[in-house]
Amino acid sequence: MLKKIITEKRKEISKIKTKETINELKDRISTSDPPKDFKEALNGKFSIICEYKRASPSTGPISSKRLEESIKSFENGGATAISILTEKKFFNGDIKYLKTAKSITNLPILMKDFIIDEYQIFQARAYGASSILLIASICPNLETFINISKSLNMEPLIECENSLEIYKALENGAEIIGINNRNLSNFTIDFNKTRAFAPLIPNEKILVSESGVKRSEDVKMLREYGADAILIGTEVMKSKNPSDFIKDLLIAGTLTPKGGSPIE
Ligand SMILES: O=C(O)c1ccccc1NCC(=O)[C@H](O)[C@H](O)COP(=O)(O)O
Repeated sequence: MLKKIITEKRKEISKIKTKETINELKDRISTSDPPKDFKEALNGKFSIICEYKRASPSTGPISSKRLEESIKSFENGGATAISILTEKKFFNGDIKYLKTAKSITNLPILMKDFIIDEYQIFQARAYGASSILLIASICPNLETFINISKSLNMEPLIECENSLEIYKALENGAEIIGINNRNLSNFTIDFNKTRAFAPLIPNEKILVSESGVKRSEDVKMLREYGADAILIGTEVMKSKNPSDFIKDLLIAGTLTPKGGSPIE
């Protein structure tokens, strides 16, 4: 699936680059406000990142809720940050959602996409993102991409699949590490991925456990494994009362002492 997504992404980027050049993006960035500090928002407490996710390869259509409605409910529930899936073909997202989100919320906004070209980092910032997701396994040059993101005042979230990727991310200055509980080939969810890799992430860094959270018990478990934050999309989008749902998850995460024992 990831291969298919990347093939489409390449085609999409080569088209977009001709419509809006990188220099045009840079011009827009030069006159824009600095983004919200994503790391600072997540630091020192248990946090929930809520994702605006309309569809996905693993679930199909998820929700047709409007962005504005979802963001308001995420805020009311106590979300620390908003993630927005901007990928079009497989997730029914849109880069323009970033702009709309920025105009209606003060929370940091994470651009969730499949970043394979430096152009996309500038695009994220120009459209209002405060952070980007870099998936280590598909990123052509992690060091450069992390540096560009930081130079634009966006602390990136680096998604790692194995210990080598975690070491590489840390070596290249990553402050926020994501462990995706979803296997991106067969879509199975396994929280043991968070449990296995949490000890490799030093205490002063932020560990975001991504995907598969359905209930408070899941949050409790991930917190016990060492998560500083969780990233939730499908269930919060499907929920009839997202604010109350988020509040319950937040209570579970906040009342559970952080476990895991990072290697010194
Ligand atoms: O969600 C998918 O089906 C998916 C398929 C292929 C690549 C990535 C995919 N998801 C990206 C994500 O990381 C999730 O959207 C995010 O962690 C939220 O997960 P969930 O709460 O399980 O919707």
